Amino acid sequence: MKVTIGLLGCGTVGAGVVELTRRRAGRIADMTGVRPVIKHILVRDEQKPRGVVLEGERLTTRPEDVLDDPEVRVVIETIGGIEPARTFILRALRAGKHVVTANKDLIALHGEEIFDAAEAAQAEVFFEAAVGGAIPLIRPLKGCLTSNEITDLKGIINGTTNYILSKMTETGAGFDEVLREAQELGYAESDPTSDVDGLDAARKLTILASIAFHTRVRLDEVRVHGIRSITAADVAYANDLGCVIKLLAVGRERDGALQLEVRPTLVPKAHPLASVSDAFNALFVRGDAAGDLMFFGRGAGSMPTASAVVGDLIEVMQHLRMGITETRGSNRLPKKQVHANQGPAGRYYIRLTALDRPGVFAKIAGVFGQAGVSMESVLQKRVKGEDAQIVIVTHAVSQGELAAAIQGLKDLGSVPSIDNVLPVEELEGEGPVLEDVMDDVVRTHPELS
Ligand SMILES: NC(=O)C1=CN([C@@H]2O[C@H](COP(=O)(O)OP(=O)(O)OC[C@H]3O[C@@H](n4cnc5c(N)ncnc54)[C@H](OP(=O)(O)O)[C@@H]3O)[C@@H](O)[C@H]2O)C=CC1
Ligand SMILES: N[C@@H](CC=O)C(=O)O
Ligand code: NA
Repeated sequence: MKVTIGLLGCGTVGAGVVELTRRRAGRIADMTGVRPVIKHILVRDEQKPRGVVLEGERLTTRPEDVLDDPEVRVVIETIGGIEPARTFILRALRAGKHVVTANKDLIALHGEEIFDAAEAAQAEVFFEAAVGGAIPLIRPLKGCLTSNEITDLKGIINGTTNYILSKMTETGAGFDEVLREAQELGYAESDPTSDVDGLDAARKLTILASIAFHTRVRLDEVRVHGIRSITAADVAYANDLGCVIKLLAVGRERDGALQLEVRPTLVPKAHPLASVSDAFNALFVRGDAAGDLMFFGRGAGSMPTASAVVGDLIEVMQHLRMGITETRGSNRLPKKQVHANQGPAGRYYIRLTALDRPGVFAKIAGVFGQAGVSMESVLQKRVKGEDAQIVIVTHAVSQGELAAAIQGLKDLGSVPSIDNVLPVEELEGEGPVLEDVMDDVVRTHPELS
């Protein structure tokens, strides 16, 4: 027996899906009793060279060839963007076809509509590739970890910005220079807006948070800051402070309310997320029963993304064989409150330009004191013209205290600009350090000392 598949799109991901489905067809048949056969592939331009040599698959530019073919049981969408992908997926679902997609934009923005359509048609929608590419994230959160109350998600879920920040750290180059180089090498898209402005990570966080926190999160509930404001000076100061700068996507649940944020953050070099370099992705998850978990791997690329898509396809085929349908959206779950403007208390890095005159630093210290903000460290190394560049790291402060300190600095005539304000990630709670574990071992087994 075979299962006929229609593929929408044959670009980076689609070509990988054709290749991997073909490579694994025998094993899939052994596992599921049915053989996957890709019959049609929808593209825009049939003459364009493809990243895979097509064999029995038929290229078409007519969506109806795929969507109206009753033989097609599963539609794999790798077109990307909102339209026409949304219309095609809804049409496929309404015709009772199961859908596998890699499209995070669509799931983040129109997930509710898509899961409603799937439920109405008793069809399935799988989207493991949409977040973290090859890294299994959606299925572990929906399945293996559902017995937990997840309290924290924290991750690097955009490869382009991680590549740019890693190169800035390695080479000391500025953002524009590294972005140009990343575009020339094909790491960053010609329009890198949604990556560098944090939107891609925000869309992925919307999906992860909806699943992990058992609710439906809207994209506009995520506070988003991109990496365009990060300069070579910030990267160098971060290094002086024992940190690297990473674009972190953070979701927390505290007392039934969520905090959701994508933000460049100073991460101590000893933190597990600090060593996630280049285009790699990683996600830290904390559950009340499982404890702390880290997922790491390739978040993009033809075969890594195909790995997740074909994994989903195999699950759909297993369900077809068993005669079951899982409709697993978050639509029926209660809506949780999201605190739009209240991040947690934490340490902050503040880089500012101040007039290099006697008494100015005392005034700055006075502003911090009045706002109730205690300073943990101060650097004044690099000088811009006649002005001084000062970097202050605060002790843990509330958002209100931070805002008061920033306003106080703005009101001072002697601080021409506040150049960047970034959170500083804590090391506590990310797991025991080796020295502590060794101390414990020696305490319990003195004979080993
Ligand atoms: N690239 C990656 O590493 C990752 C991508 N994703 C997601 O996977 C999806 C696909 O990405 P990717 O493969 O990189 O995209 P590409 O741009 O490489 O491929 C898109 C494909 O869709 C086809 N297509 C586009 N518009 C239409 C249309 N209107 N009608 C018919 N066909 C169309 C294109 O046809 P033609 O070739 O003729 O132009 C092309 O084959 C996106 O949702 C993306 O976010 C997720 C994780 C990682
Ligand atoms: N643009 C994305 C690709 C995968 O979703 C990224 O840079 O991570
Ligand atoms: Na994934």
